[in-house]
Amino acid sequence: MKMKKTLSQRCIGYLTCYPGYFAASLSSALISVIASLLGPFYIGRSVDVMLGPGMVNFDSVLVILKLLSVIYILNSLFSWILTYCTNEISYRTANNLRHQVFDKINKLPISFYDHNSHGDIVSRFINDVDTISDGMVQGMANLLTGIVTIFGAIGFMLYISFQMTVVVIISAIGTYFMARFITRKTQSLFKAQARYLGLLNGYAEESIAGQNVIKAFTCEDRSFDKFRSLNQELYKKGVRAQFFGSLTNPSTRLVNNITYAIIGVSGSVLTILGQITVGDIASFLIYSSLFAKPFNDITAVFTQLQSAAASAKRIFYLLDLPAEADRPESSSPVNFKGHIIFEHVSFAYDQKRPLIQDFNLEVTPGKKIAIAGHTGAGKTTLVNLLMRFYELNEGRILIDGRDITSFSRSELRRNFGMVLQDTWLFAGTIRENIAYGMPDATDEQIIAAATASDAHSFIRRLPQGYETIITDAGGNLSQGQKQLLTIARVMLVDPPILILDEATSNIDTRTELRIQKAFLKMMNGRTSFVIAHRLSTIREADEIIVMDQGHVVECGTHEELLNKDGYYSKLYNSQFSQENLSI
Ligand SMILES: Nc1ncnc2c1ncn2[C@@H]1O[C@H](COP(=O)(O)OP(=O)(O)OP(=O)(O)O)[C@@H](O)[C@H]1O
Repeated sequence: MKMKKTLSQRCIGYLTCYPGYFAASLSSALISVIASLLGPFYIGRSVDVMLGPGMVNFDSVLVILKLLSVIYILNSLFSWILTYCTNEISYRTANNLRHQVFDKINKLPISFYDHNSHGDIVSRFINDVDTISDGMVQGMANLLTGIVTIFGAIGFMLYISFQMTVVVIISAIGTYFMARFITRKTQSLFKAQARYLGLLNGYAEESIAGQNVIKAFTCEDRSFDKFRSLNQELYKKGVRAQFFGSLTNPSTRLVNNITYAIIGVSGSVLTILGQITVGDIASFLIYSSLFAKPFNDITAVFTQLQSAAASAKRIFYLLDLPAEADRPESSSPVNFKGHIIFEHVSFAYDQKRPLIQDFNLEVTPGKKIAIAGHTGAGKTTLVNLLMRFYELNEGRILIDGRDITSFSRSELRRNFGMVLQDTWLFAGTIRENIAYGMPDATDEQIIAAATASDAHSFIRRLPQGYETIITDAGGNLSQGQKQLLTIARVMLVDPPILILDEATSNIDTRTELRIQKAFLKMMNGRTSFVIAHRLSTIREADEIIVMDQGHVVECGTHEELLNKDGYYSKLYNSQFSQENLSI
């Protein structure tokens, strides 16, 4: 049975992903530490050969000086190699983690995004990854050199004086427990700090995206108050974490300084008794400081490691989420004709609140289906199910006689073209945005798609034409222009099935007519589902599905349904009778 790895095992696993750099870090750490430990020994010897006026052995001093030069050059050189290698590991680990997290984000089901704030996800793979790579790698390097220094220094100190070594070790144990007490306290505070950072990120992102709504409702003050309260919490948690974290160094230094004083006094006594030399005291003082330094560093590093551990937990949570299971792609391309059957389909986002129940529908290839209904009736949900953004609870959806779950999601989705109200354009040129679904499209194909969607004329008038850079998700284009571009994008891919969610607002009448024309042209000969907000679409549809609370309540052409004088007729009179009035 595969044992679950602990947090530290997983972190170490990332560090050892680069065996060359890892081995180089270990050996350079070892060499630089050994060099730093040899230095004080020879410093002590140099003191012993310079005992007073006229008592200086210059030959020995010269030899020792040469040795010390080599030792400290080696120390500096390998410290630099260590820093270089740990930086490499740090950046590569961050790169690797971001790669994995982004890959996972693309493989998570859409439902994940329903329950997690976007800002928090972003915070995980920007801030948390940085904290891990800095904290873990630098922390581990310090830990490593620290441990070697501690054991090496103990060896040299024991060689000089057993009694004084005992004093240093007792003081170190005291320092360790004191530091541990403080760092334990800070651990939970760092966790809370990371959590609030995520919340703040989420809120800031949400507020920036919704600036026009915030302003329209004059909610700037309320929005600011919420931001201030989250920011204040983050500040409090951060300050408390830093306060406790910052106690570690001064308190350990205090203990160390007391220890130096004891060494000074006891060393002098031992020298008078003839047990050690004056040079030994000099060496011992340096060793005790070398010995104490990693304790000071390690305690500071603990803080770094702990915040790295808190971030690692958040990252691993994301990485451990199960990816959406999928089938492998078929060997030959799948091209649908567009015959779609919903068979006893049931679905609920929340199992306690049933939504679509026993839904049945057959759509023959090339038919235009308008989906109408009050807000919340389940129109978008139907589309979500068709695209397999969510899985059915019961029943099945067949396309050309095959269950949609028998295709890989990409195979299925490649056969659909989707134009949503929420136009998604990315930072790049207009050409790149149109070619999103077919990156190797030729200029002719792109212009043909833009012409067919009636976008060509406005693109041509832009100073940079197809090379115009779209900034800020299309902030430099009108809503209608953005929609025409998304239609061109679908036109280029030329899929057999279409899903169109008509824009309800933000479009002037002329642009709307152009979009309508583009929609109609695109739907020609394709099985199309249109979430209808317009009278013209409703009239053009081969069949209108009227939904209410997840059920199809009526079905038929516009005339048939009006003649029935039922649900549709009421809906129509309240929503569609005034041309272009949106739902
Ligand atoms: N991701 C989701 N998680 C939970 N519930 C959801 C989710 N999306 C929609 N719902 C709920 O499912 C119901 C149907 O929503 P749906 O978006 O399908 O309605 P709609 O007919 O498309 O509405 P509209 O015309 O307003 O877009 C609503 O009650 C809605 O609150």
